[in-house]
Amino acid sequence: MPLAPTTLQVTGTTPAESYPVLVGTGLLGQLPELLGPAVKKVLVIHPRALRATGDVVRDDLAKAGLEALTAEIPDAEEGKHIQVASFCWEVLGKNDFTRSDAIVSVGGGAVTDVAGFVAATWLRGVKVVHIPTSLLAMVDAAVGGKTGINTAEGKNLVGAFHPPAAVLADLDALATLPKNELVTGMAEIVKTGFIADERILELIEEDPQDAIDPFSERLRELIERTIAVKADVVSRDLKESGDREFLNYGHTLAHAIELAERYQMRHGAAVSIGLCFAAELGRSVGYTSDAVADRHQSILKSLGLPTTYRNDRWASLLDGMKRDKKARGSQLRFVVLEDIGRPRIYEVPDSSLLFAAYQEIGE
Ligand SMILES: NC(=O)c1ccc[n+]([C@@H]2O[C@H](COP(=O)([O-])OP(=O)(O)OC[C@H]3O[C@@H](n4cnc5c(N)ncnc54)[C@H](O)[C@@H]3O)[C@@H](O)[C@H]2O)c1
Ligand SMILES: O=C(O)C(=O)C[C@@H](O)[C@H](O)[C@H](O)COP(=O)(O)O
Ligand SMILES: [Zn+2]
Repeated sequence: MPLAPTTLQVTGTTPAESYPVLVGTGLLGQLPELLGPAVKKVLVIHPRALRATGDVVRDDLAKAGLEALTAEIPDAEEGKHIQVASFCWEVLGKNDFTRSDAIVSVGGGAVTDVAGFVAATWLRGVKVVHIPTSLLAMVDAAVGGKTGINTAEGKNLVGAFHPPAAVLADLDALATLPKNELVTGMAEIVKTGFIADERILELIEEDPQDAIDPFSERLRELIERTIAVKADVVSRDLKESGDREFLNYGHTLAHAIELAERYQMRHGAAVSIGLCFAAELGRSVGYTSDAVADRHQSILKSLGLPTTYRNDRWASLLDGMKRDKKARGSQLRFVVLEDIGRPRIYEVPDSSLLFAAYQEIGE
């Protein structure tokens, strides 16, 4: 029996920046209506691991009278590559996709990012609907309109802001999601708890195992709370000229680690380490209390997330962090916490402070 869906609304400054995020079960049938009557042709982009779901989505669209085809792309970060975008552009071109046609992404955050980027760039922008299938993509990547690919120099260095027309977070997908992917998705939920909603932290602390049970009411509440925070922030600041930077808490080091690991470490695992690093930085410069900083370690550990990192990579990590999008010229800027729910930007005066925080999380 499908559970009644919850609709969380992103309300941007224009209709094109406003869209619903549906959370529930048995939602896929709603896709044709969400695409709208003008759309006649759809490209469903999915990785091999989600071929069966991609085919179901395509067949449902065909039954609804649309011309639908699929494009299978490489899994995980291998999909966030210019050659993959180029392959999708080729499929769109060979099949005469026009501005009234659409793209549907089916997959984790890597797929929603690259499919969103393809939608942002094809004919300078066509409609996209995201069907996130990982926990991380449901609570974060599919919402907010950040799209992108990686380059040899770093994570998400090429992209565009391109809000979706709708997001269908069908919780049924979590049934096949490997445990490690559930755990790494929790890192963005914990991030959101620290920057905006302490109840998220309490819900996890009350029962960490229940929090990562894909069928628990607790996880559904965590998902909805996290999306609600993101929807609120991106409604006010789509292009990251203000509060949206707070959603990047923990990400400056995280992205540098992902690059150093050649994208073999999951984003959520790197974010977990990055959160601990940011907490140590905040503690050392007097913004973050010991209690709040220590809470990062304890909650992330309780979920099975990493909180430390090898101590012999400083030079390459510092180099990677210089390309963080929050940097301005040579000025590195970090999100730190004054308290739970009170993030702020800290302009780092001297990289020795960063090195000290790195030593605190060193293995
Ligand atoms: N645009 C944004 O605002 C935003 C926000 C957060 C993260 N991201 C990006 O999202 C990516 C991380 O997303 P992710 O953690 O979902 O990783 P991912 O997309 O690499 O997916 C992780 C793995 O889970 C598999 N998978 C996904 N759904 C599944 C399912 N239902 N059943 C079985 N397997 C499934 C995938 O095939 C993959 O192997 C990163 O590239 C990150 O930069 C973007
Ligand atoms: O939506 C945002 O804004 C975020 O920063 C959310 C992050 O979780 C996400 O990983 C995002 O893709 C990072 O963006 P980037 O601008 O640092 O590439
Ligand atoms: Zn992230």
